[in-house]
Amino acid sequence: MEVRIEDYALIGDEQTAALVSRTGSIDWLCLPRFDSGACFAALLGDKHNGHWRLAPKGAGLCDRRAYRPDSLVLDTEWDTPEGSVRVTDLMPQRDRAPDVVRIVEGLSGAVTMRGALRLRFDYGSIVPWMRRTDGHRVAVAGPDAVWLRSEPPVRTWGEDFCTHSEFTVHAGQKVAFVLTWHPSHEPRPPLVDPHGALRTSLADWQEWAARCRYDGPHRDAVVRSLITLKALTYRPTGGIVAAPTTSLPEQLGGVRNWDYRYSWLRDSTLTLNALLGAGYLEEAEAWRDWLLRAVAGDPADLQIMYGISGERRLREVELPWLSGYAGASPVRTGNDAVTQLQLDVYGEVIDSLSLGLSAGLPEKPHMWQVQRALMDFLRTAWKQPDEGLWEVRGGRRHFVYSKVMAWVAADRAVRALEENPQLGGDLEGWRAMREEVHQEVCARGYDPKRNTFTQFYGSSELDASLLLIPRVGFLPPEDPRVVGTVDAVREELGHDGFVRRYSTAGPNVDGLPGDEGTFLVCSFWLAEALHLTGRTREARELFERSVALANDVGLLAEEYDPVDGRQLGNFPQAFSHLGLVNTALCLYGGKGASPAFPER
Ligand SMILES: OC[C@H]1O[C@H](O[C@H]2O[C@H](CO)[C@@H](O)[C@H](O)[C@H]2O)[C@H](O)[C@@H](O)[C@@H]1O
Repeated sequence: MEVRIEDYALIGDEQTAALVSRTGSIDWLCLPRFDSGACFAALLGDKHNGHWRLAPKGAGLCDRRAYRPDSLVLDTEWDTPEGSVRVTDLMPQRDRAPDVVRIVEGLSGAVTMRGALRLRFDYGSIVPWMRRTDGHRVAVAGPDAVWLRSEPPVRTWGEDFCTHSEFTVHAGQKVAFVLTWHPSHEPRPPLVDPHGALRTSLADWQEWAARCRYDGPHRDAVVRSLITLKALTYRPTGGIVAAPTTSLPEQLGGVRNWDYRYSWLRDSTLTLNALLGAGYLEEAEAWRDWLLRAVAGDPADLQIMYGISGERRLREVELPWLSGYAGASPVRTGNDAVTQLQLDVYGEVIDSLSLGLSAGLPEKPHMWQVQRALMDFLRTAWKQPDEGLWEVRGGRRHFVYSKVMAWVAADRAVRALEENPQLGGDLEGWRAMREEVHQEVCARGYDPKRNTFTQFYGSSELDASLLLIPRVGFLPPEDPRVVGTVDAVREELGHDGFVRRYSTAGPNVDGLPGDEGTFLVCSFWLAEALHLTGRTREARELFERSVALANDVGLLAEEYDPVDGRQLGNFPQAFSHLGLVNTALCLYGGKGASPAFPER
């Protein structure tokens, strides 16, 4: 049975995450961190690459599923001729070791359940040794050990390199499973009480969600997005992954399959803006501290992305034993975009540091030093062509959005220095740079015949990132060039109202074969741009249509294919969810919520 990307739901413990399908199967789980090898990789291959299914005997897709309100605790339910049953999935906050808790609960009648656990370490490639100790099943291979136990104990047997179980639950009866990972050279960590873990997890998530300051329309979707962004945060360091998956394809059967289990400065700064806008200062501060540690050193060495603890080497490799999601290969880990020059990142980082301060984050000793160093580098670097925010692999260009963001960097640095001259810096030099960038973009990045900014200097193509020009304050929304650009992007990159990030039909700017879907964050950007340019009714319509693309549990992948009506790309993706939050804040505000971007 083909499982669509939107058939998955997310559970996690803010150090790693798992995807659970509507068939009751966990098909993706990396242990112990987001970027570790997966022990369940059926998502990118088949069941022999590892999965853990718990479902009524002979059942297919569930009849319903939902998160418990304002939490990351998932309930999946089936109605069978014998009765109804629920499986509750969660990953409790980690004490020493990561656990997956699955509680089976009889709702009516007496339902026969089947369990199948295939552990395959190192991305579905290693079949571990299984043994039985103290009534628990233990799997060991190389550095990894995994324990499975149940309360009450259920009979399990091994067959076909799989741990099977079969048991019956009556109405009101519960059977809880706990799967625990630890380094194989260490003793087993203390046992987790599954029912206590459920209570604590629910209370923690609900307490966190209650702190959301947004109370406008679509609050549920906004809170679900914020919970998802929080779940993508690696709690020990504050690093934020762009998504918990690798290689979910941007085109079914295509090669645009990338590893997103790293912390991009762009995605993370925009996530920080969303968290700040909704009132989550603590998380924003944790990420800012991560940033200051990660970028320490020579600004010329600034990377556009890092590992979740600030690691710098993320070499891209292919995993040929995995056939890919629905056959989309290669499956990759690591990401060669790490070595790219993407000039927009400097503007995003400097902007988010200044936004953090105005939102009330305490100042840190090295913050201004970092910004000065970044500005010193950008003073000359902004003139170079780069790979741009879409991380093209077809060679460097003078991307207009990159230059606009270089202007943002200079603008925020100038403003900071004007307000606090004691900080020290080259005020006149930065002012001159800001002016020079502005003039150059308006002269070389704007096509007066078509009244639109363009993808790169001299290009006749467009780019959805141009929709951000009014948002970042490069030009006021009422400027005819801005209105012309918004209209042109809507016209040329629109598909059924949703927006592609750029055209793949013209010159091969991204250097990749094939096509892709509409890019969800770009549809949110268009909604914002329509609102800023005075078309609020259309903006709200588009926002509502975009929110409606979320799956039954409120999750969004990176892209949407309007032809097949399917989600595409890594899932769930921070970019899409932060787009939803920032656009809701922009369109509806909400009592107490601060704007995602301050007034310029
Ligand atoms: O499409 C080609 C590129 O796709 C990925 O980049 C995209 O995801 C990033 C993380 O969310 C985002 O920051 C970027 O703007 C997107 O284009 C991939 O990571 C790249 O390696 C690939 O070249």
